[in-house]
Amino acid sequence: MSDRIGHPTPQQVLPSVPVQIPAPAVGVAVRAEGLYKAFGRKPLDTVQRLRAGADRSALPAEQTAAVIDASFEVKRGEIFVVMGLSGSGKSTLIRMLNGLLEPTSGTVEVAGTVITGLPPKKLREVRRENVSMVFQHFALLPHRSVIDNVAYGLEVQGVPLEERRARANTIIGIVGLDGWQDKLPGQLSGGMQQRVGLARALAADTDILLMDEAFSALDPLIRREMQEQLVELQAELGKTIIFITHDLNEAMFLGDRIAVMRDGRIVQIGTPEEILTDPANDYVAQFVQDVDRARVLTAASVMEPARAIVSLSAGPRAALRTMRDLQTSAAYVVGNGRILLGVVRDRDVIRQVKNRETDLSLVVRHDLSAVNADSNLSELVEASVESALPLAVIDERTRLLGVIPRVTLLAALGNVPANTSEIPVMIDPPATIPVDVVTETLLATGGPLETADAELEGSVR
Ligand SMILES: Nc1ncnc2c1ncn2[C@@H]1O[C@H](COP(=O)(O)OP(=O)(O)OP(=O)(O)O)[C@@H](O)[C@H]1O
Repeated sequence: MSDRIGHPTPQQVLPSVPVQIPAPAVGVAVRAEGLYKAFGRKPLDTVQRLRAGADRSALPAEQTAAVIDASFEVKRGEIFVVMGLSGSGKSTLIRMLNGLLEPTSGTVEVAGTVITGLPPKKLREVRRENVSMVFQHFALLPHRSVIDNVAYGLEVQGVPLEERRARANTIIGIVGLDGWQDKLPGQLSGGMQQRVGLARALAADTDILLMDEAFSALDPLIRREMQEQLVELQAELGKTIIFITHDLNEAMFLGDRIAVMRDGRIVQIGTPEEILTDPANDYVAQFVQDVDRARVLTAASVMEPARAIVSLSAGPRAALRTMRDLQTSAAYVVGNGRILLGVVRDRDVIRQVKNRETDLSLVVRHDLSAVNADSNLSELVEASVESALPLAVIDERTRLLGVIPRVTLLAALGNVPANTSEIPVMIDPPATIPVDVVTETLLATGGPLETADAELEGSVR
């Protein structure tokens, strides 16, 4: 989303996209170390064969390797998505993370406690205190009202009626189900039932939520709504979420980081942008080919260094020289600390130079489109179409970080390089005044013809 700059105050340059402040990463919520899970005959032998380099497909028919050598850490407060096709080992992995399955080899640590090999009672305790599950098919109790479903976990824990109802009510409000407390699950749509599932998990007040294909049974529109709500909830509540999905777009939208699984192995762990822009192998590259890039890539990931920048204090002559050297009709104007103030046009500046004016601020225009570094590409299309200049990318302090020419945006959306060897691509608006006219004007109005760079030194760079 973009903002028209009406006045040169920092607030008004700020785009309406909220600046997301990442939750501070404090510690590790879940750690998996060398996890293997083999089913069928001689599981230990299976692990040994795999360790010795055997391929999963080369194992005897009665030996199945569901998870092979999985190691990763999930940080507190992050959404960690495990993504892979059916049979890649996601469910087996998540079951080892919450202690429902004992690994054949390797260890799982939850909130600082190694749960592998823990006696069942102790394991239940760690789980109750730290981990809640949200399932694909909601798993609600059909004859209990919404509020009693949400409060069920608290009831099992022996929390008194008043208190558990109060807590359940608060959570029901958070997931947007106010007014539905007394309905039965069967009276609710699928999306609402999954909100109840989510509310039940949240009511348990554990730090870690495990969500196994939690939105896969929902209609596409509801599913997207739930994804958006989950991201909001996470930002609000700071939960650690481990989310399993076979849907890459869902993984890309939700995940702070994604583990991509194939045939039991984790083949890449990275942020959505890393996976999209730097796939670890051909498999991942093929996989991400059809991803909705507009929803994943951010302005910061595709922007280019701004070339046509002038410092307000450098004045009109420097601005004109910069535009002449770059053969552009406009330049961004920045103040101290690279704060974006607006844009100047060559016609206005050459008039100033002819009149020997020295205050560039008199011709700074504020009608440029500035976008937040965190904005998704989908939010930039409209602004880019409307803007004659490349979009300016700014941070939360309105510092100019870079620019996105329209061609760059289109190339990023289409996953093709922005530069071709044969066709030179013009990224700045072409000059409207011939170079020799500018040069003559600069000469006629006196002063040395040094490059603009020298004047910019220190104030911009
Ligand atoms: N209890 C079991 N006994 C034997 N093999 C199993 C068992 N559970 C899973 N497997 C096998 O392990 C492999 C991984 O299965 P898993 O269910 O973990 O994959 P998944 O990625 O979750 O797939 P899906 O999305 O279809 O659930 C598969 O080949 C599966 O057949």
